Amino acid sequence: MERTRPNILLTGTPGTGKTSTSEELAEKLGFKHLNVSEIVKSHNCHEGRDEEFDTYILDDDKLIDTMEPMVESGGCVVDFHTCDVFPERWFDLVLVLRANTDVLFDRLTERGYSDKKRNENMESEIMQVVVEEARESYAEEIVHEVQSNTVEDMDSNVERMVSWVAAWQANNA
Ligand SMILES: Nc1ncnc2c1ncn2[C@@H]1O[C@H](COP(=O)(O)OP(=O)(O)OP(=O)(O)O)[C@@H](O)[C@H]1O
Repeated sequence: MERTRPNILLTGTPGTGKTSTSEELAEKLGFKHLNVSEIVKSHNCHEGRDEEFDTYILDDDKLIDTMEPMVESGGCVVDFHTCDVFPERWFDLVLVLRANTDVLFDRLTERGYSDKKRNENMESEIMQVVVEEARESYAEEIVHEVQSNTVEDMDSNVERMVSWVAAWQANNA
């Protein structure tokens, strides 16, 4: 698949700031922001709810078929809390957002998560589950882990990605 603009995946534990960062980045770049949780719901890419974990049971094949035409020409910022469902070839850069446990605790509490759901997500962040998943699923050189604790972190992450996209486009012109 030849792309004239890259695709970027922003992943990380819920509450690390994927959606906020993706929105800012997509606006700055004039890229499409694909919020995968929204696509799963709006295109019914699931097989119902997992009540124990309070999430949707993903229909991976349907999700990939639904998203393929959206990403094929590039220029997408894709935002999802897990990253091993997507084909490796879709992405040119994978950013894993990280947050300190006290910061994440406050964000998930503010969101009204149950104690169980908040604890599961905190544990996942502490155990670096998404980082490891990203490293197992994509080439080492395209995976970057960045802090997302403050607004300054977010602005700096966006600036770095804007510079990275400019370099990518110069190299792929
Ligand atoms: N770098 C940051 N600095 C300060 N606040 C932030 C930062 N990133 C996110 N937030 C705040 O934390 C909350 C969660 O952010 P956001 O919804 O972007 O996370 P998310 O990773 O997309 O979560 P989910 O996976 O559940 O969609 C929001 O209230 C947002 O404003």
